[in-house]
Amino acid sequence: MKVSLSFEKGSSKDLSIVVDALRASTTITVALDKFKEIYPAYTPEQAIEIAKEKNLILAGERKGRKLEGFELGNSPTEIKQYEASKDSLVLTTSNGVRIMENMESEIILIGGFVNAKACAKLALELATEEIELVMGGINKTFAIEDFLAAGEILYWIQEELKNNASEDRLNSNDEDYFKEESGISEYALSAILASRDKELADKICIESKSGRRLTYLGYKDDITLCIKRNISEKVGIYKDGKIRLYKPNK
Ligand SMILES: O=C(O)[C@H](CS(=O)(=O)O)OP(=O)(O)O
Ligand SMILES: [Mg+2]
Repeated sequence: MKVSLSFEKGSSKDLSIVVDALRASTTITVALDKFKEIYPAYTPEQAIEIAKEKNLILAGERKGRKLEGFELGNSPTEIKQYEASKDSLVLTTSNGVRIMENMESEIILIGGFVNAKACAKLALELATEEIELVMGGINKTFAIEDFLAAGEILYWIQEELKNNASEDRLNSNDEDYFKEESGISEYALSAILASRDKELADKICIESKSGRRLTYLGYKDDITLCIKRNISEKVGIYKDGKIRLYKPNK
């Protein structure tokens, strides 16, 4: 299994995981506790159109602020307290949802700190040859909180691979092994390393550009929720234009 990490644009045709810790991945994971389906929209105008056409709750932000005239912003804590009058939502966000537009992989999962282990396990279950984690970033530049959340998901992927790999495969030095495009990329390994000191990782997320902006806007509670590890077993899967909770075919 090839396991890679990318920023903003993915290339895997197999399975991708959208990683946007502050806050889109968390918002989507939390919202799927309350809503049956979430329609991603790539611009505010598109979100308004879809909401009207399909009679959905309208949610979205730009620069962290709830959009004018929208029912909800991109706040997982607000969504947790929201009394849903309809069973589906359309969501547009500056980074995490926006990057989904150009992803071509067969399967797209939504992952963050809150569902890292569940997302890792599901990715290994559903992928056939490649798992690519794609970080949302902020304003089209690298966002350290997404790197750390990707590291958390990749840690659980690595653990699962270790448990399944035979001993000799792990210690293999034969030429073919190095030639083969397999295993965890060194970029992905760096994210695992960076994410291992939880206290330091939390501090960095809070003090990140996104973290500082969200604190300024009064969303400190969102950050506290977004950096909780593995509080949900649920994973959103994007298919046929909407995100739903993954349910194994019974
Ligand atoms: O709404 C958010 O938290 C961010 C925008 S910002 O980082 O607060 O400016 O959008 P997301 O798409 O969740 O990264
Ligand atoms: Mg973000």
